[in-house]
Amino acid sequence: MTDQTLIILGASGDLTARLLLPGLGALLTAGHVPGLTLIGASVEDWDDARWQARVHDSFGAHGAAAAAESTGQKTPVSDDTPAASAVADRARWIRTDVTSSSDLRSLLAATNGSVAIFFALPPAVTAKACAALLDVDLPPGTRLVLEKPFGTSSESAAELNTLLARLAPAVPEEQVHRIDHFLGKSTVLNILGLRFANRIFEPILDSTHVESVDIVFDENLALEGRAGYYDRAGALADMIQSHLLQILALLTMEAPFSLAAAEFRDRKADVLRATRLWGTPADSSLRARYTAGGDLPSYADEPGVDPSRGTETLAEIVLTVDTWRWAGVPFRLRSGKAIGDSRKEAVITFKRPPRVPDGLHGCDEPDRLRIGFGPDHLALDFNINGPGDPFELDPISLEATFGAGGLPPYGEVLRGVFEDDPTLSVRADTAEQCWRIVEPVTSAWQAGEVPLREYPAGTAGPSLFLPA
Ligand SMILES: O=P(O)(O)OC[C@H]1O[C@@H](O)[C@H](O)[C@@H](O)[C@@H]1O
Repeated sequence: MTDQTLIILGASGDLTARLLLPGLGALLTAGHVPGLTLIGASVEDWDDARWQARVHDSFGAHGAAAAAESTGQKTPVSDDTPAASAVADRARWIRTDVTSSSDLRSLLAATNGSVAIFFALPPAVTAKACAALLDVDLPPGTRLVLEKPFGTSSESAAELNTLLARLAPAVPEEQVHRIDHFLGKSTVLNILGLRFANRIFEPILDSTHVESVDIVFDENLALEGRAGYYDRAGALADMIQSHLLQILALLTMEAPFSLAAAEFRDRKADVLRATRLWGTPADSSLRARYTAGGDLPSYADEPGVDPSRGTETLAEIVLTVDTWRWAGVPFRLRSGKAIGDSRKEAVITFKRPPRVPDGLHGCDEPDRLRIGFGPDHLALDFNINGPGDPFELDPISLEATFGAGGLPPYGEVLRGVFEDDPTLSVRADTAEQCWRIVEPVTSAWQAGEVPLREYPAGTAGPSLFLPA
């Protein structure tokens, strides 16, 4: 295996410490990329020692989480593993203006083996850093790793993609990894096995049998000090335009011939191209923002928030996937922060049976397949002749709960980067399509056509489709 160097641009930030490094620590612990050289870069005047301490801490955070999960202990140990520790001990800090070609050139001169550059930066700075790379001789095989959001509209995503395309031939599209960590979640990837590795569900996943599909990601978490990013993004861009559309693609795509990158990403792109808003933004979208509730202040009072921006912390949209298989089935996507009951699942609700024989009576619930995204969980709800009166129907649920996958989501997507496999990364055209899908909604919201509603933190929040 060739030597590899990972350069993190924007390495002093929150994303690096909270998600990227713990994922990398897990990957190293699992025996991948031995001998990795890790370089942190940003304008901060840090030194190697300070960066190494940050890396050790974040690798330890992974060890702590893993230990807590396997032993069930409440006070986890915080220790990184020997494989991760060795990388942390050698990690280097190089002070860099990421928008300066000459700084980037010096940075690349310090690398060893094949190089991956992770842009842990806000979208505008990522675009400037990519532009600065045009004047740098990138070593062949260089991979660029971009964090969401990819642009802020289909237009800016297309501009960014055009810029990235100019970095070919050193960096062809297959070496551009647009990260969506939901594609590294074992529960999300399990949709593939659930649909395509058995005969039970796939034949009935179509508009003949399915009434509606809900993809819901409601979190207890509130802003958590992320105003700098979140107040410009909001729930629609932060969760729906990105993560939930990827889930929709996996739920609706046709069976790929193989999971090779080209095949898998083509099938996803097919359905996303066919996806559009169901009706008008006024009746197919909802936006709301939390007010004070429990221990949480109102979103508008959080430090760093500009209340006049009217950023939503809860968004819903209803989509149609306009293909032969799915036309007529509403796909309802929802995500909110500071919601009382956390709920992270896709629910496929089936149509009623065409006819229930006279004499069977009682329960009239529709059948549902529920796919949980954390904790990992699967449930099939349906009606049978339950206990007691044999002609009285009862709902039952077949349930399975399984442990999380071997690697945390960031570890899984980083594995794809180091193994030069873009299967789990978002292709350029798909990134643009995902903006195209939500654009009628963002335009209507900007034009004030859909009111910004409010909900107290810790409550269920309003909904177009969930029971009140
Ligand atoms: O459940 P996970 O893996 O932490 O993902 C949810 C998070 O995903 C991130 O991409 C969003 O920016 C966050 O707002 C969100 O909380």
